[in-house]
Amino acid sequence: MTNSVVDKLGQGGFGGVYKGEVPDGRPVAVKVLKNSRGDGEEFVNEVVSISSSHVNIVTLLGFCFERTKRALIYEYMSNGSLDKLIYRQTSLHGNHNLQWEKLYEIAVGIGRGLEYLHRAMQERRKYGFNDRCKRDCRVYSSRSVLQKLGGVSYKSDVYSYGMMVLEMVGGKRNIDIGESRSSEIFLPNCMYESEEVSSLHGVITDETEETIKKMVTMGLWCVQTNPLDRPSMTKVVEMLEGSLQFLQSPPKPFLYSPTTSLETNITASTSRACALSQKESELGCH
Ligand SMILES: Nc1ncnc2c1ncn2[C@@H]1O[C@H](COP(=O)(O)OP(=O)(O)OP(=O)(O)O)[C@@H](O)[C@H]1O
Repeated sequence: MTNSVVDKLGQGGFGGVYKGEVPDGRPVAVKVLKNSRGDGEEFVNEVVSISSSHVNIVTLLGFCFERTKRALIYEYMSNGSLDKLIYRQTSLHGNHNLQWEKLYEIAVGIGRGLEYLHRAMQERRKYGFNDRCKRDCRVYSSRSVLQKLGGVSYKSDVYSYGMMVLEMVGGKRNIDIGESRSSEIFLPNCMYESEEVSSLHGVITDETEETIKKMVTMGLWCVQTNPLDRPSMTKVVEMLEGSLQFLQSPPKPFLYSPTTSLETNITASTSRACALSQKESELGCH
């Protein structure tokens, strides 16, 4: 698979991720999948569905499939995980102009990557699979993949993406899994105490304020209770890249309005988003 596997880089929902090296010396990240059961059909489906080429998507270099041992080999991302960057600020004030611009750039990049993946999956579904795949990868017709393509997982992705952007704006996790690993909600209201938020005025430019408002408005659309109210990733990217004046306020339960003050909106909307998130996780919606 690789010459060697050295350090553990992290732990994801599907297994541990280790740093390794391929024969030409390139570092790689090896995701060793746990619970590798079944005949491998689903695994190969997943591999094919994630082997996309896009500037905002980490490149899958290969995979290992040997009975119950399964692993995915990705290009190594030396800057590490986004959470190290976005959760470190202790205050909104800490986000000066440059950081906000960078956060926005990152949000747009991830949005474009996800949009690309969703579009690629939809096109595969619409136009079927190319000849080579029809010949070599019959596993494509698996029902589980088609169910995934049905839309439910798209809207879950949109929810997760929106929550992530709200967390990027807030600089803290909306769900605190650090201590108890429970679904306890971390209410970030304290971050938006009026004193702290008012201190943003004069510190950020109007343009930056508009950027933040776009991220919050878009994020709140994404975490709507009803998945049908959530936008597609194509719409999400449009919302982020378009002008704030064309953004509509999310429907109830959010009373957010892009035209009212930033601090009022952030305070109100993040606590509602958190409450909603808790409700959704209790109901097992995501
Ligand atoms: N390509 C990579 N390069 C460097 N580090 C990586 C890479 N992929 C993952 N990691 C590290 O391993 C950790 C776990 O990644 P992983 O993708 O398994 O978890 P995840 O993002 O929670 O996704 P999931 O639960 O859906 O598998 C990441 O947080 C990151 O620190």
